[in-house]
Amino acid sequence: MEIPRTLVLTGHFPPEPGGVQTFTWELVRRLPADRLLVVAPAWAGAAEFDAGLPFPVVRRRGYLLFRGLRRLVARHRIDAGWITAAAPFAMYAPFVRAAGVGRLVGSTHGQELGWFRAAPTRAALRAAAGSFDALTHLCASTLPELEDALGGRTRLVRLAGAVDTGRFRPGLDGTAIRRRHALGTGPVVLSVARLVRRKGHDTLIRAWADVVRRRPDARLVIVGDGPMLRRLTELGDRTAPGSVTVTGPVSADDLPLYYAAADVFALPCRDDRRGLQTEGLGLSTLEASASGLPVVVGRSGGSPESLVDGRTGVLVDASRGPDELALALHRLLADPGRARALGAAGRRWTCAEWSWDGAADRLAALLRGSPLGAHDEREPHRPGTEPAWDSRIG
Ligand SMILES: Nc1nc2c(ncn2[C@@H]2O[C@H](COP(=O)(O)OP(=O)(O)O[C@H]3O[C@H](CO)[C@@H](O)[C@H](O)[C@@H]3O)[C@@H](O)[C@H]2O)c(=O)[nH]1
Repeated sequence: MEIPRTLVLTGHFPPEPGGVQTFTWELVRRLPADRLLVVAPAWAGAAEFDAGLPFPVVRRRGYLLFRGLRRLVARHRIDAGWITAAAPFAMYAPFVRAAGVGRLVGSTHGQELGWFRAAPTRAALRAAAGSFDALTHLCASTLPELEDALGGRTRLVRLAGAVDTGRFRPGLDGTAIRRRHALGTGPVVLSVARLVRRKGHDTLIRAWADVVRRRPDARLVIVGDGPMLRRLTELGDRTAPGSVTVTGPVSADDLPLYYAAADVFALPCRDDRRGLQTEGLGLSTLEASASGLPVVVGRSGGSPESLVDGRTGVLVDASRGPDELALALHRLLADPGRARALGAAGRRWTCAEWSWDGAADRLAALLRGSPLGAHDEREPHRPGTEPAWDSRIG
């Protein structure tokens, strides 16, 4: 895979967990290491993490705009740039250009929709968009709004995340996780996400009070870190005492085992702050499907494209309260055969449709300025809609 010498400017990079971090990491590690320079924020444990990487990472404290950019670009003979999250880092695009970077690609993750829905940030993003050769987007369903907001200022190309189906797979042993959190032998519902409001964990815990009334042996496990950690822990203790575990952050090694310990995955995301916060796609939903779990997902932004409603899981509207979610969870727990069938279809679907290698090839082509081939930007790939897909999912 050929790429020009590329500067990756990112505000989201491991070991910090999160969706843009996963997206950036899974793509960067597939690009030719000798052509890369990554500029990322400082983070606890970053020095140990970076020491094992085959490409250099420059860590910066706070925001990434810095005086040495021009020098760095010259010293590493950088030809191309990738700004991994347009909100807010698109603002750097004119400076990156001015530092001598010839070709520039930026990626959007759903948050940009919120930026476009408010006048000041909309103007700022529109102004910066012209500095990119291409901006990437995640989903077919959110493309029209993005196109409209950008008004043709740059080319829009689909580049969605994917899932590592070797790391997340059925058949792993979740016993140690069940023991660690004293989950017993009943069904476990799992949620994995940064703990921010739009992920809908509060609605999940409220729904859980209803679920556990009918299934007292069921347990809810919420994995992740974020500003809602304490509130959710308290809400769980108050609403459904003894049946909700909020773990806080877990290690990358343990994460697949949490999926293995579970029977159902739930991410009842919803638009928040009057549409200023919206879901881009949902990588943890893909991880759950790859692990063979049925998924229950809330409708927000591109989230409907992270499952096949009725085939790999159930799409709910979590913005109207917990009832629809509680019913979907209850039905899955009451019918393990159906739950297993949805999970198995999810596994086949993610293996057939969601490949990081394919995404990395697309990114490499964008950085080179080569044609993209099969799926061009005006006809975005719509997972699950190809005629061939039905036979692959079985
Ligand atoms: N190891 C570990 N990983 C975690 C933890 N909590 C979350 N993660 C990981 O963090 C990622 C969460 O990604 P998303 O579910 O996609 O949500 P996001 O952080 O809001 O990401 C944003 O960008 C994504 C990439 O484009 C979008 O898919 C997503 O919708 C959203 O816009 C997943 O890979 C999940 O496994 C944790 O405690 N530990």
